[in-house]
Amino acid sequence: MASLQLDALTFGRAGQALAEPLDLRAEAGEVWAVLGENGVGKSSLLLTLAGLLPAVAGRVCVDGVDIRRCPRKLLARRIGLLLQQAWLDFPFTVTEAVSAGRYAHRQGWQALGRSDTPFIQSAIQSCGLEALAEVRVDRLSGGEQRRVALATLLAQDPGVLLLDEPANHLDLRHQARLMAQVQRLAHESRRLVFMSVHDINLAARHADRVLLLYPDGGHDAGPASAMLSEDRLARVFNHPVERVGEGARALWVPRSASSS
Ligand SMILES: Nc1ncnc2c1ncn2[C@@H]1O[C@H](COP(=O)(O)OP(=O)(O)OP(=O)(O)O)[C@@H](O)[C@H]1O
Repeated sequence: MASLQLDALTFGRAGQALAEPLDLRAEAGEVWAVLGENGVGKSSLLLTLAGLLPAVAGRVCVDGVDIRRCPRKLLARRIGLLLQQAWLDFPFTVTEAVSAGRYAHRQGWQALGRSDTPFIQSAIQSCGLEALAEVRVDRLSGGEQRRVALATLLAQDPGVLLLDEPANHLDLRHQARLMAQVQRLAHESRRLVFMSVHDINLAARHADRVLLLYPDGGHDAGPASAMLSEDRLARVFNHPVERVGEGARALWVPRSASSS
């Protein structure tokens, strides 16, 4: 079962901590949302969890194994990252680009086999890319490229999916589709989804648990219902935030600057 464990993890850039040490355990079946203002370190945290940025201190374990001790190929089967910006400027077709996700499951550059096809087709279908399957990725729009990057991650089929602003560039229909996919991955396929989002409403509707990164380096983590409060969110965004409406129809909105 997929799991992520952060033991006194200090993440940062060039050896400089961006936040206080984090202790956290996230399990298969959960959707996590990370909320924080621009520059607080959400992308840096996700890169550190993926083993692409060295931790300043502490450690990250995936499925109980320290990621520094996990061979890259094995790590790619356990953990996958959707980067915030993924410019696809090479002359591959959508199907070829999505197929690249399967190399995590091959030795070296061993050719893909028949067993890879269902993963590739299902990923293309989940992201609504059937009509674009033979189109070159460098001729796609920003949102279409984003869906190709997501499909590549789905074809990779890791236990832990790290998604950096997954809804960026997506129109309303594809956002709704993506979030339904996120729910299915966690709740039906028992994956762990850990995503950074700017939209509090996406976190409120789709996350089971929330990590709040405060501008002063502090943090809070726990069930979404407990983490999403006006006080906490005002501290996160350094701006007053209000919950409007009740139950499933409630919406989080920023208070206008003049009333703050
Ligand atoms: N490649 C880099 N080299 C050095 N510092 C960087 C680099 N990328 C980001 N930073 C710095 O690290 C800090 C955290 O950036 P990061 O991108 O992790 O924040 P974020 O919370 O994801 O921001 P945003 O919401 O704007 O995407 C910022 O101060 C940023 O300037």
